Amino acid sequence: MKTFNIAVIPGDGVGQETVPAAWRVLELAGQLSNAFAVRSHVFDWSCAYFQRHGHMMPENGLDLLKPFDAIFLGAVGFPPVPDHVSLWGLLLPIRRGFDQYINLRPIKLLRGITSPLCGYHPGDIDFVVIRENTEGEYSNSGGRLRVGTPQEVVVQNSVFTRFGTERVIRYAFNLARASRQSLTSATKSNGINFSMPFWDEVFQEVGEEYPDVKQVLYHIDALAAYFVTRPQTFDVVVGSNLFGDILTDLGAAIQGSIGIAASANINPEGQYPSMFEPVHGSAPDIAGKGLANPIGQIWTAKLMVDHLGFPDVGANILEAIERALEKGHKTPDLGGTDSTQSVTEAVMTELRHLYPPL
Ligand SMILES: NC(=O)c1ccc[n+]([C@@H]2O[C@H](COP(=O)([O-])OP(=O)(O)OC[C@H]3O[C@@H](n4cnc5c(N)ncnc54)[C@H](O)[C@@H]3O)[C@@H](O)[C@H]2O)c1
Ligand SMILES: O=C(O)C[C@@H](O)C(=O)O
Ligand SMILES: [K+]
Ligand SMILES: [Mn+2]
Repeated sequence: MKTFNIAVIPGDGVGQETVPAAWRVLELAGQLSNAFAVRSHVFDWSCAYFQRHGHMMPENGLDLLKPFDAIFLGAVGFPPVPDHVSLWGLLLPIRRGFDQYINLRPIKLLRGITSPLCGYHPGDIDFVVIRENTEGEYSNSGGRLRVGTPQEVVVQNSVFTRFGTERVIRYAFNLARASRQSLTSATKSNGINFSMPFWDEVFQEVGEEYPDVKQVLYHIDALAAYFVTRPQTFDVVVGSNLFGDILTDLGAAIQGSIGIAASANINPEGQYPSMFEPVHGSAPDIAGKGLANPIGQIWTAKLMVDHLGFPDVGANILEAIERALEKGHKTPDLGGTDSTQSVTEAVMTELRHLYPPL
């Protein structure tokens, strides 16, 4: 039986609660299935670490993470550390340094959950957003001059490379082809007149290799509305870094709560470890109260299990989540009265039922 070495970074706020909770489910899934074991190495990199050391992680942080089979992270960012300092000190250097150019975020209406959109039932909404994860609007290019004066000048560049655009679009096409479904591209080539016409050209060029995949192009503003008015029509959606970021909080909302949304930062070539973290952040408004929904983190663990090569076990984790939800185990963000702990226990109980003793 293989033992996986996982770098665990709970990070800030509710990450401190959701990561240990989901880790219990992950360990149990490995034990019950007899498929794998996990060994954790916990790193305390966070805003609290920043306040002690002046940086979010040590200078050789990526070297320390490189040998691990995967990275399991909670959330990054907490006052009083400015959000751009915490994000660019920890999360974004890992995504970019480990070339995790695919950010895969499933949007699915689970059994036991009522969408805020009327008339949708579990299974009606089921698609995946592929977010470009290393460049675009998040390119760390720009600067500020004459800060704080009336003559202040601020430049923030978006950098789109042909290589980077092609590879994320190709990944999305392959995913759509594997399920014989459509691919929707998020664009804004009317207003954003250099990068987005380029994005569309690449989408069309790569698309010529996939005549079997239905190809749809929407401006991001219209697409945002369609997420609300006809979410059942989407299979795979591909977007730039910022568009994918915004669309996936919207996607989380239509599937019931940001607290259940999962995400995988993938380096498809396996040259570097991939990183698994929920879509949500540190939720300072509810942190430390035992109210955080652990399901986003547990579903994220399922994505990690899939990635490590055990999709059957991953499927059972999701099944256990849905059974627990159907029985009404919900934290306040889903309208329930459960705690982080009791939802986690409920998922573990359902998981045990899926693996009857020999
Ligand atoms: N990938 C990440 O680590 C990540 C993602 C988003 C935001 N952030 C950071 O997190 C901090 C807070 O950002 P924000 O408020 O914009 O976004 P957020 O996702 O932390 O919170 C948005 C809302 O969702 C709720 N929420 C989030 N997670 C929840 C959970 N597990 N259960 C129940 N409710 C949950 C919060 O209570 C809040 O009302 C900032 O520092 C931000 O930079 C980090
Ligand atoms: O990528 C970001 O901007 C951070 C966070 O909002 C996320 O979606 O992971
Ligand atoms: K997160
Ligand atoms: Mn986001």
